[in-house]
Amino acid sequence: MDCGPTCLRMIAKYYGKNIRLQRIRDLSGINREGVSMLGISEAAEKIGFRSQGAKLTLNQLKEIDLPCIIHWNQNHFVILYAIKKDIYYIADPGKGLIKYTKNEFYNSWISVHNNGSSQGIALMLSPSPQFYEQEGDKKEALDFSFLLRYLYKYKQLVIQLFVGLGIGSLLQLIVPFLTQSVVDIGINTRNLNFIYIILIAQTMLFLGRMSVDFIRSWILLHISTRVNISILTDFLIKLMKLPMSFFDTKMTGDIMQRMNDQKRIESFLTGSTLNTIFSVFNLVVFTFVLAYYNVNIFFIFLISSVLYTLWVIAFLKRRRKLDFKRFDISSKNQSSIVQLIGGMQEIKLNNCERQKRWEWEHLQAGLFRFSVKSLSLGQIQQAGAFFINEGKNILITFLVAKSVIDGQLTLGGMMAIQYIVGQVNSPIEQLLGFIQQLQDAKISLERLNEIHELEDEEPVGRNFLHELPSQKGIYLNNLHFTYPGAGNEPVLKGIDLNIAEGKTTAIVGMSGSGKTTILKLLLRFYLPQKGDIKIGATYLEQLGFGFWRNQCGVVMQDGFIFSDTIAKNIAVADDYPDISKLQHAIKVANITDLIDSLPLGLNTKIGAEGNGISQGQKQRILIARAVYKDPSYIFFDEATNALDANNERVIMENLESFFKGRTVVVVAHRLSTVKNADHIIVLDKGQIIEEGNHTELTEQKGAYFHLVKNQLELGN
Ligand SMILES: Nc1ncnc2c1ncn2[C@@H]1O[C@H](COP(=O)(O)OP(=O)(O)OP(=O)(O)O)[C@@H](O)[C@H]1O
Repeated sequence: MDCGPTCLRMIAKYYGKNIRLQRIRDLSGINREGVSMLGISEAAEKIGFRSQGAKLTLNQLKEIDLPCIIHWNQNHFVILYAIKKDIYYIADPGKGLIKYTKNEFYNSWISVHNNGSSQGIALMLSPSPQFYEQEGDKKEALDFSFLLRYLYKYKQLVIQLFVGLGIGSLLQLIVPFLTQSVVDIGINTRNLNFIYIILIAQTMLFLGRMSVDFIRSWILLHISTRVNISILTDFLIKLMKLPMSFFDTKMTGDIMQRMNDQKRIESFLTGSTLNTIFSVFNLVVFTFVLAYYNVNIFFIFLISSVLYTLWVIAFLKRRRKLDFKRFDISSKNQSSIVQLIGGMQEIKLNNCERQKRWEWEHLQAGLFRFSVKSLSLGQIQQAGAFFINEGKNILITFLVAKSVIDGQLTLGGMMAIQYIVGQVNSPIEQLLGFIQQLQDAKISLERLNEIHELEDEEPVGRNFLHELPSQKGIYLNNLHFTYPGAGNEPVLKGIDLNIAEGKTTAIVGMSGSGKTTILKLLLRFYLPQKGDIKIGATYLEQLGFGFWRNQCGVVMQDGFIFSDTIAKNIAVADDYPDISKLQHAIKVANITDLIDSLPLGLNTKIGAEGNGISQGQKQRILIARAVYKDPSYIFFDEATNALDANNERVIMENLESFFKGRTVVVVAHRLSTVKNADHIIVLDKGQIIEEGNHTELTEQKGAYFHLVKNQLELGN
């Protein structure tokens, strides 16, 4: 999904500038489906490239300056960076550097056949002076100081851990000397009592180490769980501060996978890290003890350890690439499961169980292919590591045995060396796991950081007003808006509108004319590209986001019912709902009958894990939620369209008195909802084409009249 922006980032890097992926994603107007060639070219121009997209034949492609971005298999973007003797050199964001023969390249690139010539799509990019003038972004490095900040709170415990480590290692250090004395003194002098004493000492040592280990595990569990919860909480806090447009571009699976990935940071913290730190400490100490016993063996050990580490490091880049692939497939997998469960009704209605299951299976096949690649990479790495390690062991055994035969070493010395080699082997093996876990944790941190780096809806440091002006009418002035995403058509084109204070304004218009979009801009889910919105004399953007939304009671078309009691669904923001406000809201929204009919009344659970409710009931609960808030501004988007005529009449009557003195905007198709509005505007293709009240507009016999004609004839 990120292939387009990644290609552009790679090309910017090629010309010497580091540009953050997120910046390119934002500039290219990425959405859930990814990004288009137009989006990449727009982003490229914004960062200072001259760009030209073209359909080219293979021969024409050889003439242009490389690198360029090309459309691949009609679903992917890659970089073509060289063509030599009919070999095409590709940098694929998903697979790395790959060479293709002319035929292979042709099959993946060519997408159009035009007047007998076959063409593919390429985006040529050359840096303009503006590209070099601007500053690149700082590297997206998220170092472990991020984790250290979380650990700092537990510094006492961390110190205790390190003390434990020291004691454990010291205890362990004594063991080889005890072993040697058993053989060299105890056995040689046939002194069984000495051996008893040494064995008792050894048992005490083991008991001591075991206790230290146990305590260490408890401390670790304590620290890691808390750190883990803090990291996830911070992630959620951040997520909730992000603008709505972020959720337009991210798939649910992507966000879920980022949170799942967090487990890797936890297991890094709890699992191998501290153990490895301890082991490396042991490793260093024992290596010196080894040097004390035998310098040759020490050097063999040293060289093989360096080799081993280099071998492990050599695989890190490929592991990283595979991990990004894994993330991509796993998040798609998550999204697909969420969709399958959420869309079960439509799946059954359209008998598309098989298609949907196949789509899911297709993803599983992708996951399997990934697992195969990942396993084989892991095995190659393991095999090499095994050879280096075992080769070293065999060589050391040979040398030690030879030294004993030659009389240079006692039998006890040999046993001590074998013990030490055994002791240092395990940290070396742990190192492999550690380096990998470190890399995993780092990648996961980077992914969390990608979110942490995004700008909040309400950035800290900017001062917002937390008070409404005395004049509270809303003024939309020459408002223009296009949804983020390349190639999107403008939705609002120069809207001028006065929403009078304390009055009801209705917006009507054909489906897709931009009615909901006006509400979304009023709620500041998006920023208009041109024009402004004012509340009295204050620009809307000067008001705090939270403060402003607090003043608004909103029912959107896709309002959400939480899996909770009816009372908590109405008073969502209150820990303890106010009973009198609750009763008022229930009365206005006409849900008294429904609540009375339920055995648990207001405490009945509804939503995903509770009682099912009808669309009309859902709308009434959403209206009650807006009423409970007792707001100054009310925005209703088709809030009563699922209600029966009776219910609607009662609610509209109730709302009429509730609306008094409040500034109300209702979007509706139903005449019954809009006809009493003080002001009605008719929207068509993002422009206001008529405005007035019901009588004026019906007399005009224009667009409004035609929109509601059928309902008028029916005498509604
Ligand atoms: N998140 C989005 N990204 C891109 N385009 C969008 C998005 N949301 C809406 N649009 C487009 O904006 C246009 C206006 O949508 P809007 O929801 O404002 O229409 P509407 O008048 O409220 O329609 P309806 O009466 O059907 O609810 C539509 O063409 C729609 O496709």
